Amino acid sequence: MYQTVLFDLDGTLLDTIEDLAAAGNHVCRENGWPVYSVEEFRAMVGHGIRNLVTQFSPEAYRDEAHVDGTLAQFSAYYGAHSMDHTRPYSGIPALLSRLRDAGICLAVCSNKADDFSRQLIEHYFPGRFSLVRGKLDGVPVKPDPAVVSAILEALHADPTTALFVGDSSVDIQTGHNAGLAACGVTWGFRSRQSLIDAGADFLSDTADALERLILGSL
Ligand SMILES: O=C(O)COP(=O)(O)O
Repeated sequence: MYQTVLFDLDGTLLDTIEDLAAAGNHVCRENGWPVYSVEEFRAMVGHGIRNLVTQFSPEAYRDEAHVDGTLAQFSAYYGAHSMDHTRPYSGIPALLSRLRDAGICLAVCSNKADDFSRQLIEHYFPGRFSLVRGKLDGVPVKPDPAVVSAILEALHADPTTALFVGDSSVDIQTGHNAGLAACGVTWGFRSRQSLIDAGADFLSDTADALERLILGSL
């Protein structure tokens, strides 16, 4: 039985891509830079917002000082528009309620900035998570396992009965780097094959299948 489940946020719990793309293109337009399609943004997300901003910035604007400024522009817009189009994936709110009712401890582990992660989780899934941890200054991003270890410690959770759930190879690697089993979900931003290639221990195509996996060994 899994006692603790750590969820990735973007592409796993919430479909955030429209709002991330809108914020990115808003910044690109403000700066007179080329814009990108939603699909192009989908490929850029996953390594934190600083990395996203660096990727959509033209080559000449990728130094630290420019990225600091662009990150501030992005964050100002995204902070005001992060819920315009963002929605939970099908079946996720009910899944989270049932897992909580079954006594399973739930946490979020995201590369999204910590304040944005908390705002979104509080808005879409109030009261479902025991702990939400996004990217904090000075803490390395996933797949570094430091954030997972910090979450497990704060929850007094046993890693041998914890599962990491995410939509990208970064999430699978993060789980494995921290010594956890890792389940890839196929409804998110990355392909099924990329999750297989990353060595996912399990794959789930639906929230129901994920529920069976988590509760199945009860
Ligand atoms: O902001 C990102 O890069 C992605 O965040 P995630 O870790 O929730 O997928």
